[in-house]
Amino acid sequence: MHTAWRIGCAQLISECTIIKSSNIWAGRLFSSSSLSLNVGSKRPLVMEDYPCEVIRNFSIIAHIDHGKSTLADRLLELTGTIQRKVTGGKNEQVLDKLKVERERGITVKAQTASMFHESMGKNYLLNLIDTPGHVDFAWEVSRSLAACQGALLLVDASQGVQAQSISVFHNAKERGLKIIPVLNKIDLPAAQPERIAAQVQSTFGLDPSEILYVSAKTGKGIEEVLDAIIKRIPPPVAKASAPLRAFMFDSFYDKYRGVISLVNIQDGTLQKGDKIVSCHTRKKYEIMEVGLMHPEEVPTKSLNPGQVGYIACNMKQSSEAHIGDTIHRLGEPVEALAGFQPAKAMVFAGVYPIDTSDFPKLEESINRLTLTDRSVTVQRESSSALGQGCRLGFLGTLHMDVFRQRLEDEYDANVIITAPTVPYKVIYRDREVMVSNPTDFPDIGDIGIRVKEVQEPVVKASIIVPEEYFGDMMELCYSHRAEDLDHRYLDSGAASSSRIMLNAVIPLSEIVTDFFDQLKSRSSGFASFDYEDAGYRRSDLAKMTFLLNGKPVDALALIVHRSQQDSVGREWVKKLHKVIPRQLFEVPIQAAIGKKVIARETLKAMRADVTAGLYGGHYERKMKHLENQKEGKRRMKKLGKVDLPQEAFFDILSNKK
Ligand SMILES: Nc1nc2c(ncn2[C@@H]2O[C@H](COP(=O)(O)OP(=O)(O)OP(=O)(O)O)[C@@H](O)[C@H]2O)c(=O)[nH]1
Repeated sequence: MHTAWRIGCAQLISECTIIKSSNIWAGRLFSSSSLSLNVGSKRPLVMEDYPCEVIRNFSIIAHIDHGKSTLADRLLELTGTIQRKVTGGKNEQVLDKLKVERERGITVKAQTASMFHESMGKNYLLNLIDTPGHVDFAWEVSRSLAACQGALLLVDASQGVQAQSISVFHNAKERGLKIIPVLNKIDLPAAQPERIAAQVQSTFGLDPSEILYVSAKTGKGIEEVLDAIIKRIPPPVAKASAPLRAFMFDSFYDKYRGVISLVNIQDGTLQKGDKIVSCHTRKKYEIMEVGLMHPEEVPTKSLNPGQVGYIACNMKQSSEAHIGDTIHRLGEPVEALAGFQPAKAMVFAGVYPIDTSDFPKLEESINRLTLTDRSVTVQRESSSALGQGCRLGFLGTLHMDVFRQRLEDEYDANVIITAPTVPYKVIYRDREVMVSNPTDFPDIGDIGIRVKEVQEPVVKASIIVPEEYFGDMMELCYSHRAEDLDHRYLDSGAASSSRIMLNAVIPLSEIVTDFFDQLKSRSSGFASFDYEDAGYRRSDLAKMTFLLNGKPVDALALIVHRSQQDSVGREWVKKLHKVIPRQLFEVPIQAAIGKKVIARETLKAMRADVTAGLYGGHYERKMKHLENQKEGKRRMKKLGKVDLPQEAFFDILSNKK
């Protein structure tokens, strides 16, 4: 993540004035190290001044776009942690940092920031853990919540409760967090605070008198949010005298110092020079630096019980930092804190360079990027059509798109990404194999003989939609092989435009393609959607291969449900027919399941010399055309006798329509 952001943020921070929010912080911040122990007031930051009772560890949870990052920025401003930065009349966000995050307006990586706030004569240390808002990143939300005692549940007062508001609420509730409901965007003319408050009450069973009404955009009501954090969220419970126990909930890679981990001190204290051990790997490290994220790193002398901050130790590989790991002092072993499930790749795709000789550069870029996003899995693979490449595993399709965009933005890599697949479980008579590459999927003739059965991952999907779109949503679900459908009304006894929550079990492979786009277009953008893992189900699946002139092209193989094989086969051969250039001979394009051809198109032959009979003797024009033809040849792949430009794959695979 953070490399790109860090640079941006460091610049931003070095430009902004840190103003006094308690009697400790004042003066101009030139670099994080100048802040280390003494800022403005000439009084060092003493972490012992912040015992558990003045610490609040909290998170903001919400559906995508309901305003988490904007609210986080207002909190940072109000506490004097940052100054409002306005560019071209627009507020600049501080906690959203990656270029792709800014372009798409979504948060991909969680960020942590500590703030100081004076209330009723006491100085409080408020640790905000920002969470990403998209369903693919639910994993990041879970790990952030594990370091908190409370959460602000932010709901857009014009849109109301959405699918993810519900899933993040349950996630926080299960962890026993104190939840503060906050209705945001009350400045919007379309806001319906009373109606949405009733919805919050009926959906979450929260007391309406606890709801706060704010506008993160204008700053209205933000003071009340700070008060509620202090008054309603319990302080952490941690013992200074107990042996050190630190919970690692995030990590990032710094070019100079190696891995930096974010920790929550559950017991004991941590300071420079301490020797620590990871419960998970048993590896030993020495602490080089500890400090707070303010929101840039600010070194401190120690991190004390209940506090949240960063540690830099001599950890060189980001693979050594296990999220959910517990750290203890060397020679003082402790029981590991209950960690949580590691990220699970659910969508896989092959990534290849457009120009095959660029593979080493591509691989290096991928490796560098995975240092900052460890939820991506990487394995080398090769394809006879596309050459050397990598098979990457992502948390979801948005995650895949974000990764591709980062690869292109930050590393200038032009890539071909194969059609996404999900991990299938192939149960042979004597073993079980997970298959995430269609080429490894058993042939149809083996299923029922060597292979007992094939299972596919399914998810429990929730869709929230205004009543008038209910029929369309049911249809959408059925056309994507949904089962176990049920629904309920969200607004109790509401008059016009009630909203319905629809639940169904849907194969994951059905939602990694165009489900989300269709959901949005069929509901005019009103439906919201979330899903959670629901295990595996037996399924009637087959490998579809595509043949050009009778030769299979491995990079195009797909796994399809048998009920959809004819339509999928027809659609793909049509697409291929459109993008494959004509050859000197006729080329049959076929889709097959096993040996059975299920769809076919024929690409007509073209004439040998593209210039023959043309140009009426214009010699220069003729030469130029022949040159172009030669240049084209250079980038051609020979598949059997067929010449196929790498770009054709790009066209087929990137334009799925
Ligand atoms: N009118 C109005 N707009 C707001 C308010 N709060 C946020 N917005 C706008 O809503 C959009 C989404 O806000 P973000 O803060 O990026 O939302 P988010 O929840 O962080 O979104 P993710 O990062 O994707 O999780 C932005 O265009 C904000 O300017 C508000 O109180 N009033």
